[in-house]
Amino acid sequence: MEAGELSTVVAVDGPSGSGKSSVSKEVARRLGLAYLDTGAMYRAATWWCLDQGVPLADARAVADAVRGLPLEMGVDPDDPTVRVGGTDVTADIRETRISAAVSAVATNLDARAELGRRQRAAIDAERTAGWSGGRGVVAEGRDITTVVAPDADVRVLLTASEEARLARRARELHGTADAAAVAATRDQVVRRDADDSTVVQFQVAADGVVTVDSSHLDLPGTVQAVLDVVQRALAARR
Ligand SMILES: Nc1ncnc2c1ncn2[C@@H]1O[C@H](COP(=O)(O)OP(=O)(O)O)[C@@H](O)[C@H]1O
Ligand SMILES: Nc1ccn([C@H]2C[C@H](O)[C@@H](COP(=O)(O)OP(=O)(O)O)O2)c(=O)n1
Repeated sequence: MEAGELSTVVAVDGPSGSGKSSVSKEVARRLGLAYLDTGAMYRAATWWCLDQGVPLADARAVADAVRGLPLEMGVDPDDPTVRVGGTDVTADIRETRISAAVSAVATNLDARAELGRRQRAAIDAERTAGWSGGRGVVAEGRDITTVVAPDADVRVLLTASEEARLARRARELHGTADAAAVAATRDQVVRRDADDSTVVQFQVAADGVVTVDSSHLDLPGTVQAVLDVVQRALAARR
């Protein structure tokens, strides 16, 4: 980084299937920033609890397990990785058994406090050094604009209609968005967002957070819309 150049922190929140991961990854690539997938941290914590035989209904046991979670996040947007206790779980944490169970960790307030601390530390590391060499980070999740990094330089709420989000997830998981595929996807999108909404507000933009509605945009169009928000915010900062 050039001397005197500012680092950039971009925070992106939104519901399941709004495009947070794919859009944030591409925005990070284009801007040379690190990419932090905070949802993957909740998924990794869930994988760890299941691996260790921790009963997800026991809130105290879950919180203890999360405090001891041996987690390493790889923040290269070209190859984001998740390792737990040295095991690469990047693919395993996307399995349906994790998607179905992750809200037990996401609704545990002690687990949230612990993962929030680690997320803030990862973001702070990228502001000064880290993988990006101090250029900064795009961090995405449900409470990044509001709780984890409310002081981010750019804050975006990425939304899309429930219909669009269900169709995208169905295509991703089943290769089609026909009625059966959408029905099979509903638990992972609608039920999970309803459960998660009991502890975090990610359906309505907080003050100072810019909403990007991707319902009628394709992926490149959504990336461009977010890049435009970043450019405007950085121009205002200069
Ligand atoms: N604007 C968009 N238009 C069409 N498909 C999209 C768009 N944004 C994302 N997708 C696709 O929808 C799926 C879910 O996107 P993802 O980035 O995983 O969302 P999230 O991280 O918010 O759950 C992926 O298959 C992705 O390629
Ligand atoms: N900052 C965050 C990020 C994710 N979560 C929760 C919400 C989800 O149920 C899980 C997994 O998040 P993830 O972004 O991977 O979920 P999607 O499948 O992309 O919708 O973690 C959260 O509570 N707070």
